[in-house]
Amino acid sequence: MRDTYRAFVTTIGFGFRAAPWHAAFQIVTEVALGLVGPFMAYSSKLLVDAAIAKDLDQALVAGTVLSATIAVLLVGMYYNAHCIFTVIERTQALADRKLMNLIGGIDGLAHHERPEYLDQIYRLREERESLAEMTNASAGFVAAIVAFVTTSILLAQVHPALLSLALVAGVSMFISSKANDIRVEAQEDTSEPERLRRHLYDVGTTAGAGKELRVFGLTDEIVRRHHVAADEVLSARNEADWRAARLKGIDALVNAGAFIGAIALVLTLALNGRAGVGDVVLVVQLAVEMGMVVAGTVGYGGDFLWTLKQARRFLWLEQYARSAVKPTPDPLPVPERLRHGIDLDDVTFHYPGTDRPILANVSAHLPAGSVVALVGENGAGKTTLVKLLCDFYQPDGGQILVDGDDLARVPTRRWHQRVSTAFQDFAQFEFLARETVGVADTAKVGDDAVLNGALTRADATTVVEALPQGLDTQLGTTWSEGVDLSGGQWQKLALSRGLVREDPLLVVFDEPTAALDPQTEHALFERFAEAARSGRQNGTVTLLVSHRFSTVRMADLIIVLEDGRIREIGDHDQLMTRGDLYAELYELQSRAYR
Ligand SMILES: Nc1ncnc2c1ncn2[C@@H]1O[C@H](COP(=O)(O)OP(=O)(O)OP(=O)(O)O)[C@@H](O)[C@H]1O
Repeated sequence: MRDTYRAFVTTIGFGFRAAPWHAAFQIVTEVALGLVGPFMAYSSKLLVDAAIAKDLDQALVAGTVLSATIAVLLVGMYYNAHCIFTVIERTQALADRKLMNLIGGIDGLAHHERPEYLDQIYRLREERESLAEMTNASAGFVAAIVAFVTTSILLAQVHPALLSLALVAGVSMFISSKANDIRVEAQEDTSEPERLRRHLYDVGTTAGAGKELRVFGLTDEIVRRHHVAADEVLSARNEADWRAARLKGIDALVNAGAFIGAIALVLTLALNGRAGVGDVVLVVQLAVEMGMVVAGTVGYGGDFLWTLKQARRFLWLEQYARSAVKPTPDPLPVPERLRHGIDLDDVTFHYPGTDRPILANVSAHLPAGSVVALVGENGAGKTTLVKLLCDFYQPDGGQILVDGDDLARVPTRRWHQRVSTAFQDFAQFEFLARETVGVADTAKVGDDAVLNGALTRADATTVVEALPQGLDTQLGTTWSEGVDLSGGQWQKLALSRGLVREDPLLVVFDEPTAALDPQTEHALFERFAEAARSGRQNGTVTLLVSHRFSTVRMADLIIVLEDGRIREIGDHDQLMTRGDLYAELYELQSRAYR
């Protein structure tokens, strides 16, 4: 219950924070509009009674009330619609920013990698519009309730038995909400094939898979699978629609019975002289109004509950984001420069929610100012070790020591400020070229000297020189005057980004050059190593992950990982002398290139 209350307050708070006046006005106009129906019915009754009684004064009053009610309806509807759109648009933007802050701001990576979190986040992203709906749903729901109560009071004034219309409306709300539940349930049950259907549609219509679709002649197969998924979704949803329609049919019969009963009652009263013609008009209009009130209550009630569900998911994300912050009750500062280096001390790790150890008893000293290469077969654990060094995850056992201090006691954000990276799955930021590179240190986005320095070190000067407006060129063809780059060119800009920061303590290149040819990679890594060695005053540790042994050989230290354990460690000459796995793989690759 407390959670539900918090979920409600949080999401209605979004609306009031994003557009306070519009949200308040929306609720006021919505309630006023809810009263329009009963008011019109009542003033019509007064008008008819006045006409029959030839009472000009009452007719004038009734006519004025009726006209004023119609004016409120017309003006209110216009402003109400304006408020609804403004509140939803602004709230959506605010909720989007909150989601971006939460999802992008979590220190670790588990929420991007663990299926149980991914599912929650997928749903939050897919149904994010609902987060902006609370003001609208609440306003509509309150207005429907106010209209229900007013209509019931007016009916009771004609004859208490007419309250049975309100009773039937209650039953009708129940049946309609059940029908709604059936539809929502079917939608949720089919959310996976629906996702698959969308995914297949994207695969079949976007450029990403275009080449492979053609070469492998996959279009027919993708269309067939789309058909199967669509059939599954539509047959389940159609079946639910039929079940809901049957309930709605019963509901309609009950309502029609109540409607006929109410009219019959008021006509009988009128014939017996216990009700006037105005009462007959009033009851007919109120009976129609009751039907609309039921539809409004059920519709807005459904929206309200659905929004609450998303709101609870949002609270879960907030809670998760808080819990994902590494606890550092006694935080240590990040050293200004590395004197000793980074030590892996008996590091053991398995991904949360899994049992298989990915790293086991990994111990190594990465000396300050050194270039360290990490090699090993696919799945050996190289990227996992990088993730631990970047503090995206913390070891289950053992420690990572930065100049002797446990990284577990250093706040992650502070460590991130002194780390620089380039990954194989780098981001393609479709910004101006200077921003694409400069985001590594936003203060330097306008500093051409720094950016050009990074571009030179990454051998990416020619990429930017070929752009029509150089560093000020918009990247990405989806933008006006945007320019597209090849995979290798994007990669070079990602590499440049990894070289913008001037004082990192750890620089990680995790196969960032896989799209480049071996010679270019070799030349680049030589350059990085040179830069790393010349920058030794900072004690920066440069870590290279590569499958190319010709590149790896120039590292000061080479760590060979196998099944999450260190198989060998040493420099190229030492490992060649040992004649173990490294020497074997090196020979194999050299022969292939000869
Ligand atoms: N988020 C994750 N959750 C669970 N297991 C994971 C996750 N990421 C990686 N793994 C598993 O951890 C093992 C090591 O993966 P890792 O990416 O560290 O290997 P790698 O040496 O970098 O491989 P490659 O050379 O192919 O990049 C693999 O078996 C992989 O399936």
